Amino acid sequence: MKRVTRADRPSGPATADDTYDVIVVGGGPAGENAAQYAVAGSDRTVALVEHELVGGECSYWACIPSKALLRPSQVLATARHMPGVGEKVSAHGVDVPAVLARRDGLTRHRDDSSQVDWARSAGIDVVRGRGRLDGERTVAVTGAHPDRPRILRARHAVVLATGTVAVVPDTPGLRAALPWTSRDATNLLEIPRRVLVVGGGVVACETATWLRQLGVEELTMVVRGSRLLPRVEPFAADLVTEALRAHGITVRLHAAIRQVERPDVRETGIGRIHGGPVTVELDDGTRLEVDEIVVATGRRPTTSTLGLDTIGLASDAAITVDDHLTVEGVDGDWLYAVGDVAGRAALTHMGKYQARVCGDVIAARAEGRPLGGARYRASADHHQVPQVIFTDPEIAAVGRTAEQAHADGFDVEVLEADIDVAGAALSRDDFTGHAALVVDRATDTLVGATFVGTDVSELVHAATVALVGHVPLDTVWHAVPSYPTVSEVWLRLLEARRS
Ligand SMILES: Cc1cc2nc3c(=O)[nH]c(=O)nc-3n(C[C@H](O)[C@H](O)[C@H](O)COP(=O)(O)OP(=O)(O)OC[C@H]3O[C@@H](n4cnc5c(N)ncnc54)[C@H](O)[C@@H]3O)c2cc1C
Ligand SMILES: NC(=O)c1ccc[n+]([C@@H]2O[C@H](COP(=O)([O-])OP(=O)(O)OC[C@H]3O[C@@H](n4cnc5c(N)ncnc54)[C@H](O)[C@@H]3O)[C@@H](O)[C@H]2O)c1
Repeated sequence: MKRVTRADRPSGPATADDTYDVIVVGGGPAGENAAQYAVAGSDRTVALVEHELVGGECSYWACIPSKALLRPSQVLATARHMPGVGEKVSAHGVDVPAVLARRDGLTRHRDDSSQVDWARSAGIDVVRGRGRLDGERTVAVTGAHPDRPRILRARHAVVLATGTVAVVPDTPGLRAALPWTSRDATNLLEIPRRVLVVGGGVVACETATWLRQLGVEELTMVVRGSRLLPRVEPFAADLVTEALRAHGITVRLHAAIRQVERPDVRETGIGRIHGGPVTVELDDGTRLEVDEIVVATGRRPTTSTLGLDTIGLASDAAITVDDHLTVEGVDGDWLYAVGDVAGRAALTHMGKYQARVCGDVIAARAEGRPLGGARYRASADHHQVPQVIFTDPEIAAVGRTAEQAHADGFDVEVLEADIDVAGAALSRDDFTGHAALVVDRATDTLVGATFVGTDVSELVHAATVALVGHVPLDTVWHAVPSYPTVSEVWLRLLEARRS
């Protein structure tokens, strides 16, 4: 079948050929993958509706620029701790303009033309504009002419993949002060001298790490809870907190901002300092003056303008899906949601995983095939989620923490070991780290694993395979780690229960 490509076509009145087999609203990593998998190897047609940049938050504002900012300082630290190399590298940190230039290269200067080319090559029509449900199997796309939406109809499926947006609390004076969100922090063009980071989650910790590495002189984190990173093993969060403090960052726990004043506010654009100094009053009465505030207090799903009310769902409701990624509470198995907006695990790799499952489900239903088999269920969303937090030290974890396992009724044994093996000592003179396996005694299988330390990110996939595969630890004993690699920590962990 010949495809009609309407990429970049301006919005206009509906035409007869505005019917697609599948319509995906939101062109981030989840939406792109759902579109690709729903039509791969078939003659089905698919429209991908995107009102900003194809590639989504991850490519331009989140994962890619943040890791591009973090990696150079990690390389520098590794070089500095290597005798014979450290003496040869600069004592003055990284070359900031070069780091920013590499970041901009990796985010392609926020130009999505290569992603659009990829979409076309995968048989996906990119439709520019804001998509909104307009009744069953119908999406109204608003572009340059808000009064004349283009109406798209779907034969088989509509997939919602609209992600999340940063939340800025309504603390007096905060929104008026135009604080930075993660979009500014990842796309920074200027380095403020004094910064206050509000929040203690992953965005807050990673952001504080690169801001300090890139030259922020005074950095304070204001965290309302009793510790940073409340969803990871406490030993891992503690090591990150110690390291942030050792790098000169002030971490104030049990603290909150009460009021913000910025007399000189300026709309200078993304990544630039948004005006003059900011005075922040904390709830204990302390007053701080900083040059910029970074708000990292979480995100909310982009649902409020999605037209959910036109199909009988509450307009600002969180979307809930079943394991086929089909939206619950909607008749007819035509509406799906994947990625952050589905509220399962707000991580790029999990959104893409859900999208692969969703695309396969749409294809099977379109072809009248049964949904038998593991391929059609997003089972990993349930306590099998891996994540790497790219702080210094890194945290790499999968599944449940010991506390979560206890709460879920497991009788668990926790195996712990310092990452003190030949491979670690060889990779870096100051290598430190710690690891823990959470083992279900009833089945002798993993329900969780956490590694914290220098460069531990690649260790987590072995744990993920063992956990998802329900591999008994007696069998893992025969998975011999190579010498001399950091993976030998697995041997130390398994030895911990023999002694
Ligand atoms: C600073 C930061 C760093 C992160 N780092 C990592 C990391 O290292 N690893 C990791 O796994 N995750 C990371 N994440 C999380 C990751 O960015 C998200 O999980 C991921 O982007 C979710 O993908 P998505 O496709 O669901 O949504 P998004 O990437 O948010 O894409 C949604 C798309 O939908 C579009 N859209 C929204 N509404 C409409 C509409 N009505 N019509 C048309 N288009 C619409 C948006 O413009 C956007 O392009 C990070 C997040 C942040 C904030
Ligand atoms: N490396 C990675 O995988 C990576 C990196 C960044 C973000 N992410 C993901 O992106 C998502 C968003 O991350 P995040 O850090 O923005 O959210 P989060 O929910 O992880 O953390 C938000 C933090 O803000 C605090 N908070 C909330 N409201 C507050 C308020 N009014 N005042 C003060 N503190 C407040 C919370 O207690 C929490 O500590 C998460 O799912 C995260 O896992 C992943």
